[in-house]
Amino acid sequence: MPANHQSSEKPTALIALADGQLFYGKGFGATGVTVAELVFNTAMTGYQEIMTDPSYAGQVVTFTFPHIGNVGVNAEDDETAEPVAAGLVVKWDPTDPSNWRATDDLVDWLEKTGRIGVGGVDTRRLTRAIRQQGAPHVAIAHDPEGNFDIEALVKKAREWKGLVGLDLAKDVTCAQSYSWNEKRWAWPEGYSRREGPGLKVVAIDYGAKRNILRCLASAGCDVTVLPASATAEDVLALNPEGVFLSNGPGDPAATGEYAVPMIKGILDTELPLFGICLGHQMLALALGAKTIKMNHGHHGANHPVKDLTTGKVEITSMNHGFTVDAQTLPKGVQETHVSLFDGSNCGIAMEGRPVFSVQYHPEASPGPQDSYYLFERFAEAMRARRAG
Ligand SMILES: NC(=O)CC[C@H](N)C(=O)O
Repeated sequence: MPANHQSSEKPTALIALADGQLFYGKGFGATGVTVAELVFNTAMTGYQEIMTDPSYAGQVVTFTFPHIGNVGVNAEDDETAEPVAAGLVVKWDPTDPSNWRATDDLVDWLEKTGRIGVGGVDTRRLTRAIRQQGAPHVAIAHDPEGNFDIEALVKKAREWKGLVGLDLAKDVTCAQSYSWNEKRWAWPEGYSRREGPGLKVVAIDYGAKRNILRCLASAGCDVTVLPASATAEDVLALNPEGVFLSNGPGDPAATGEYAVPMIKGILDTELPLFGICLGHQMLALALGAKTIKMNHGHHGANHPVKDLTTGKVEITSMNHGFTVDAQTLPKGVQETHVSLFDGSNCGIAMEGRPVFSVQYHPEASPGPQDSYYLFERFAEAMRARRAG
């Protein structure tokens, strides 16, 4: 029995890293094999929002928090219709749910939605491996009989091409355009609808989290969501007062192949433009900057970011494995925010124009709401334009 397995029972799950390292555990949820990039997330809440965040397509998430499962799951907290992350790794068996909002538990939910869970893993050791070698390619397997073809699994992990050069936005975007008019969740009324006509925003869905759309609605926007393949003509035909670029999975450079021409078309107008995460990276690409793959990325809910325009520090929610190379920002584009963990770029703005974006998640879900002001800033820019 490998030293990293924590129980005397026969392991029913295995994580095989491309370099041959093996982590045995106890399988739950769906059975089978999944190949993906392995990342770790340090958030203490929001495992459901993380698993359903479309930006996690192609990634298995190791949770460093020990009580995953403690609030169960419920349909209202889904960031999209079902889990998108390829799998989940935890140290302890999922905690039984204890929450009045829970309608299901994590294990059942993973099984129903076809996602593999691996428990009983030394997640500290695994996290160290992720930090040391950069987010590794892995094959995770769950077999109730505990039969694993180790060589085949390592080979699968080794042969997987990875996220660099991979456009995944096209897989997770909406099939058709739709209107969003739900407001944010608030105690005690839950989700509510916005009343009255608002600011007309077109949001491009590269894998948009629902809470981003809710935050836009809360800030006073009537949001029409368009698929990732929308052209500048499609967007402008709706006569928007502002354009929003969503988060999403995969390599921004690959998605940029079709997104960048659209964004350039919008930049030729005077419209306010706001981007989050993948949207931020693609705005940067459209402005002429470059993006690079990070070692193990940023995935958590307590990342400090400094707003260079005010000197204020915000605690942010993050989920990204690529980053904008600030050295490549052209003249006229300002770096507005930086990560206080590693100095990487966290925000940009065009000088003198209401065009800005951030690498982190002002919509939280999960995480702190320090950066909600960015939605208000976007709305203000549209109101100012209305006022002439
Ligand atoms: N949350 C996101 O939008 C992620 C953006 C991009 N896929 C990255 O990993 O960097």
